[in-house]
Amino acid sequence: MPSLGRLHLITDTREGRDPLAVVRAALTVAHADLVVQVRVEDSATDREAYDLTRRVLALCASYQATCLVNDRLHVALAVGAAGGHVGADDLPVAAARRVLGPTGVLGATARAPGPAREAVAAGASYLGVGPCHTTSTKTGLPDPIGPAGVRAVVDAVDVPVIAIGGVTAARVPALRAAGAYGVAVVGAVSAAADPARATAELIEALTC
Ligand SMILES: Cc1ncc(COP(=O)(O)OP(=O)(O)O)c(N)n1
Ligand SMILES: Cc1nc(C(=O)O)sc1CCOP(=O)(O)O
Ligand SMILES: [Mg+2]
Repeated sequence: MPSLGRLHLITDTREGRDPLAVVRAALTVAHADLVVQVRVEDSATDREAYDLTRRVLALCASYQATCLVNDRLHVALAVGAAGGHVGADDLPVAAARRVLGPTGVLGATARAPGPAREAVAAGASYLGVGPCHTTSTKTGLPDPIGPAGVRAVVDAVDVPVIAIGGVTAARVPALRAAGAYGVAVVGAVSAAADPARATAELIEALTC
């Protein structure tokens, strides 16, 4: 399996957003270092998810970047994406691994060491760990775990930990110091006035 990119851009498909323009801008800067996770609203149809993912995958292919699909693993398989990401409301990790097969990239959400160990034992290839900080992108999350919470998970597992939730370039150094392999962002790029520049700042922070 090729090494995992350190910057994960999760699409923002809420009303008024332009996810393809944001992905295009980020790819022009991050190239193969970028992982794009296609995340659609729960209300989106499978056809909408499929159409968006096909277009994102085509953009990613031009830069040898990795495309993953959130929740809907059948969409990932249908388009030929590299894999997917599951959390507590999705397929269990072991079932997701069976769906994706032994070589698919499989991310799992874990917020504490115990569930993190279980997810890895069940076949997760990386963990999304958070929320690290307060986020306005998703509601209903537990309190932020901060860099210390990330460190606790990093110390418990031997797969890459991707920190998520309120991540900005300024917050990357503390997360990296806590052992995070990389970060996942929505707002830091999608809500930026200049998504390409925001991507460059995140890449710079991740490579320092
Ligand atoms: C990298 C990464 N980490 C965590 C999540 C959250 O996944 P999940 O808990 O399944 O929540 P939804 O994104 O499905 O609302 C993620 N998507 N990516
Ligand atoms: C989709 C998602 N999952 C989270 C989790 O902690 O599981 S936080 C999050 C949203 C992250 O968006 P932003 O970078 O704008 O804070
Ligand atoms: Mg999910």
